[in-house]
Amino acid sequence: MSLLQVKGLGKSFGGVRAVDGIDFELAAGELLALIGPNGAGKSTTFNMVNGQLRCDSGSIRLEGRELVGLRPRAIWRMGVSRTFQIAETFASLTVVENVQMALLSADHKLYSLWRPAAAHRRDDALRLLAQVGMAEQADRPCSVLAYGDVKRVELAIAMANEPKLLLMDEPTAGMAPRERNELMALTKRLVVERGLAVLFTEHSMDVVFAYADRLIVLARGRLIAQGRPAEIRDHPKVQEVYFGTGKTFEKVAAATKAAA
Ligand SMILES: Nc1ncnc2c1ncn2[C@@H]1O[C@H](COP(=O)(O)OP(=O)(O)OP(=O)(O)O)[C@@H](O)[C@H]1O
Repeated sequence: MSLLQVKGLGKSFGGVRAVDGIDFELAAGELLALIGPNGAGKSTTFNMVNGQLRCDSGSIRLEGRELVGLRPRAIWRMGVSRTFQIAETFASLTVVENVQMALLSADHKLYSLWRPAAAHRRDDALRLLAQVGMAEQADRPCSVLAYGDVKRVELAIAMANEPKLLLMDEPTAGMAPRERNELMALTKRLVVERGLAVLFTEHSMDVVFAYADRLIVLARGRLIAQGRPAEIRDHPKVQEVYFGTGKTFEKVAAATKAAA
């Protein structure tokens, strides 16, 4: 059975059918890209999976358990974590303290304000930082880090509740090509080594084609195609949707074909 099963998922805003009855599945150890032109319904889908938005119809099951109707925090506790388009950390805290705050939260102790983060599970926080290559910078304040390193810390924070499913909203936005590849290679390693399932949205087609195991493609709220990168690259409906949008899909597809 797949880890995540989405069936008939729908959401309207006024007269706009933002997501129109989509079905997809995601297995443990799989990196699934959610792509589509602007306004296709990617963020709306994401926000429904982590409980920030309530769907109008359909179901979202994690290991067979229904997530629809649960609050974001309950969904997080069931093992669904998230990173954001613009990574944010507590700038005044050190790298390791940021991860310790996440561990406090995972341990239900965030509101024990008399318990300083610096005293909480430092070794575990350092282990999480080691996984993302940030252990050596553990005691630096987050405010002095390069953006690529902030993204790594964000990933360590997202791993603090030992998620089964990680949702990544445009993980490489605002990053230079080299940083992008490093972050995605790191993500791929977590997927392979920990059996993590990742669902990510991404505008950069080179990232999608290089790292996704599978893709789902939305256009105007409908799921128009799903499959392996090679299948999607040549899919006539996908070509049609991207044609003329100013995105680099055709160029990247041609380059990827030439390299194959
Ligand atoms: N809170 C909202 N209120 C009204 N309409 C919304 C709201 N959120 C999204 N929409 C509409 O729903 C549709 C899907 O939007 P969504 O943000 O999910 O697309 P997207 O694929 O994430 O786009 P982008 O790539 O630009 O981020 C769009 O037509 C959008 O204008």
